[in-house]
Amino acid sequence: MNPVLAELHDKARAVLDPVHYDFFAGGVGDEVVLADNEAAFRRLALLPRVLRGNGISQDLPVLISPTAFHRLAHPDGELATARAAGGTTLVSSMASTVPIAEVVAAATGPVWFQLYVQPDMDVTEALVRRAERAGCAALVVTVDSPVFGRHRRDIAHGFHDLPAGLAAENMRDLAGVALRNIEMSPAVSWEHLDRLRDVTTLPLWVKGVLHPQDAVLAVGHGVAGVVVSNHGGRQLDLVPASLDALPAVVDAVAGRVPVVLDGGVRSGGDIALALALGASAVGIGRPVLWGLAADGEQGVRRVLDVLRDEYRHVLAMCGGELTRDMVVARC
Ligand SMILES: Cc1cc2nc3c(=O)[nH]c(=O)nc-3n(C[C@H](O)[C@H](O)[C@H](O)COP(=O)(O)O)c2cc1C
Ligand SMILES: CCCCC(=O)C(=O)O
Repeated sequence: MNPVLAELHDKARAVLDPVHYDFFAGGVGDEVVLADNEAAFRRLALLPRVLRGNGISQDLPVLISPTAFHRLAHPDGELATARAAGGTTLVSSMASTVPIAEVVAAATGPVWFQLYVQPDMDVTEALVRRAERAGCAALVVTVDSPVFGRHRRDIAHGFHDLPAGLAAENMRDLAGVALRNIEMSPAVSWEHLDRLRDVTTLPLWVKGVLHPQDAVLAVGHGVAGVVVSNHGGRQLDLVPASLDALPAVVDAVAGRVPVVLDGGVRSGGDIALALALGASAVGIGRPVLWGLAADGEQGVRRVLDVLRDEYRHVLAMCGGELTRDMVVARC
């Protein structure tokens, strides 16, 4: 892991309530997938190309992945994250502790809205309207959560509710209910995605695809992009590391839409490996939370700055282009 990210993680752990630290850090079950997401990057090596004369790209192919409840990490919560994002796309969680309109107002770059389709489609549609009115540029539908993952750390702490004063603000005043709970439903299907397609012209992404056939179905249902993700090891502790699931999805999608990877990205080198395997960009989850908890807006800015700096350096070392033939197993 990049040392700046390690330092921010250590500071976050020191300042956070241990219950909240465990909510952010933890995974599902034995946390096999949580560990494997990072370990998968260590199993691969890159063969740089030389003498390509490509110069150095200024782009940072990174999005901020949606994570819930930023005000548990810092009093400014999602406002600090949004201010720190700069030109980086912020995928704002439906479970944010600041309403989406305020998140977008605080951001200077694009904000996308992450959505759990609610079984009551009127509620879902009202959330979509909220995101549209706020000025979100895309909807990211999380599809890996037919039920909540069982997080043993949270169960051990009895952590089930936000502390007094904090709420999932996007769920306020929907369909005559003061504050709705976010529901996850195994009844959600591709039909719901089609319904969303009918109610909004925003680009629709799906997040949490691992099976290549689902990626093909997603393209068939008109998505703008696919996020290969296992929810940071928080849903099913039997799945592969995100990075290991990436190549088959990239092959199945065959360039028809962009494929983003998240899970375990902790350095510029990790970004380079994911791009070499065909990702268009990566999403960053926990490192943003560690920056936020450690130092608010400044901390999140440092996370993005250090990843940008490191990624550019690695890319220059590799000749400015990343392709799958450059990836080999580390034996
Ligand atoms: C504390 C926490 C909360 C999360 N909340 C959400 C969420 O509200 N919606 C969602 O789609 N994914 C959520 N995720 C998953 C992230 O979007 C992302 O897939 C994952 O964190 C990426 O892995 P990483 O943390 O190793 O970078 C959450 C992850 C964490 C750690
Ligand atoms: C209703 C909040 C869901 C948050 C989430 O997705 C996670 O903690 O992984």
